[in-house]
Amino acid sequence: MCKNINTSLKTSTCDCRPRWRTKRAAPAHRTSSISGMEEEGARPLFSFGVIADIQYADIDDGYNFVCTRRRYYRHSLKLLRRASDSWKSESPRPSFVLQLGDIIDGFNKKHDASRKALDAVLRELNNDGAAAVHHVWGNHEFYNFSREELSASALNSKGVCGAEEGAAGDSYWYDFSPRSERYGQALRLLLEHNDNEELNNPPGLEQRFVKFNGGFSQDQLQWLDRLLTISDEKHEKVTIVSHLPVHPSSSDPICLAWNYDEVLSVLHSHKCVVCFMAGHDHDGGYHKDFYGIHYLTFEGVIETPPEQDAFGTVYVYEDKMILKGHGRVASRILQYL
Ligand SMILES: Nc1ccn([C@@H]2O[C@H](COP(=O)(O)OP(=O)(O)OC[C@H](O)CO)[C@@H](O)[C@H]2O)c(=O)n1
Repeated sequence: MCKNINTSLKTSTCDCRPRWRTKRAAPAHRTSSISGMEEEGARPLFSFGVIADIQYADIDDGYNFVCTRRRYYRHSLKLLRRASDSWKSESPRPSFVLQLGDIIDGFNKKHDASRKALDAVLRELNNDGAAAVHHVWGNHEFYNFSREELSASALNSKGVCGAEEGAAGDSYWYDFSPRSERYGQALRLLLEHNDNEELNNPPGLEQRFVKFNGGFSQDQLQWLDRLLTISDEKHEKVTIVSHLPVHPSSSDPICLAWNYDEVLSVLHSHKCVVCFMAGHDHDGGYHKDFYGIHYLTFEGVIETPPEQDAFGTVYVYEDKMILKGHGRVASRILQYL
């Protein structure tokens, strides 16, 4: 749902100067047990897989911009294979997989390898009859492809496993190509809050106003509000997926959507929302707010060492969801109010 503005790539070399403050030290709250899954006795209604920030590139390991985290560009494909194999081994298999954005890294563009890298990742995801995949577009999608290319690609999940046409179509309606009106709006907003020459350097207090983030337009917020109103009326339970996190307690401040507060206002005005899933912050995070909404930020594959994993399977029940995490992703019981 959430899209990021396009930006040019910097070089792969890292001079290790601290360019912005790094993230919080305290780990997110973790639920220590998923015993509810066994105690429940009932079978889940359905399950789905979740994976975030694969950022595959056929290049040697590197680092994030501020050189605080190693990035395992090539290994990310192997971690995806392990996730895919795990989902395939489950019985019953997950109904679908959520890919939360940044499926390939922006460095592919520099190496003219965007299409090849995407094909390699999709081969793993679609491996031998695996579950259908819903793709979210993150900032790295826009480093690699134009909006038109994305819409025409397999990353357009319109129609995947029963998605409603309108909803799926709307979810990709954002045009952040440099020439677009929306790009201009986004850039003006960014410049109002960030006066650094390098717009990926965060301003003092409002760290999220950097170029690799983005925001939700009024159109998108109204669209979300409309859909949630319908879900309220139908007494549905809604999980929203986005590349960018929206709750400050579920993410490093530098990774938050610019207007996260406006998104939270919409979520809080509806009783149907039970969960908000995001990626982008590779360290992950979790928070349950006063309204009982669970904000899950999934740990990124790209910064997960080769011997570890970073994916999950969510089992959906009438009264809760149970996340069975693998490797860096913690298992949690997500009880509805
Ligand atoms: N080695 C690198 C890595 C990145 N950059 C540039 O830095 C900007 C932001 O990095 P990006 O890779 O887009 O960030 P992610 O979306 O992967 O992660 C966001 C949070 O940091 C997660 O914690 C961008 O302009 C890159 O090109 C670089 O120059 N050198």
